[in-house]
Formats: sequence, structure tokens, C-alpha cells
Amino acid sequence: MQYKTILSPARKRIALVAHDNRKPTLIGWCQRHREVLAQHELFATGTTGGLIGRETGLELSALLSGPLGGDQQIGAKISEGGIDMLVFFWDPFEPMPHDPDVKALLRIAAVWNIPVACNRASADMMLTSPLMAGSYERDIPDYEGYLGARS
Ligand SMILES: O=C(CO)COP(=O)(O)O
Repeated sequence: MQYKTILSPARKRIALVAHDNRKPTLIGWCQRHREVLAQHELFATGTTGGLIGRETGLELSALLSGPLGGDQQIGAKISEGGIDMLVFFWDPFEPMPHDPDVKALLRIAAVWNIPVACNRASADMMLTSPLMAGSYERDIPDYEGYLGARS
């Protein structure tokens, strides 16, 4: 795979997702970082987004619920260059009916080289990184190069 470098925007487009057992942790994290989060554009899967909006007053775009395709919608946005960071508190103790979608979302986040936080510690580090303060360079797959490599 060949890569090219793009500039991530200073106002990040952040996707917030949590499985049911992890939703209280994500809501608490959003409350703690409310001021910083309010400076960015927020997206979430359906139920997660509804709860975060209600509990924190943060404005966000809620997509479909995860099991109904919300993970795939976030994955599509990542592929289109519309998401800069993913906070995904997935449940390490429960299998999900939509496990393939969860895996696909994590895979596509790796493909497009966006920062991913799967627990509070990594999310804290990500949000307090100096890279949050401005735009930063990020490598993404070079689509032209990829097609060339396959032909
Ligand atoms: O299932 C999810 C992520 O895999 C999250 O979906 P909800 O936010 O709708 O609960």
C-alpha cells in the first residue's frame, strides 16, 4: 500500500461509540471533557448519541444504532475522509450480534490511519495530545497507487 499525507483539520470530526455496558464510562468521559469536545464536530451511533446529548448537552449528529448499521455508517464516513478520530468503547466481555460490523469499523479505522481510543486511558491521552490544538499531518492510503499495484 502506498500512502499520501493529508492535513487533518484543527476542528476535528470525532466519532463517539460505546456498547451498552460501556456507555456510562463514555458519558462520564464526555462530561469530563465537555469543554474540549464542544470545540469539535461530534458524530455518534444512535443510542450512544442520544444518551450523550441528553446527559451532557453536547451537540452531535446521531447516526443509526450500531446493530442497525450505525457502525457501518461511521466506517463509511471514515473511508470518505469525514472522520478524524474514533472513540469506541467496545465491550471486551460480551459478544455482539453485530460483531462483524464492529470488526469492520475497527479495521477501516486502521486502514485510514485515524487515532482510535478504546478505553478511558487512551481517550484521555488522545484528547489531551498537543496534536489536538491544531491541524496535523496524517498518512492515508493513496487510492491511485493502490489501483496501480493491483493491475
Ligand atoms: O452497537 C454499537 C457499536 O457497535 C453502538 O450502537 P448504539 O450507540 O446505538 O448503542
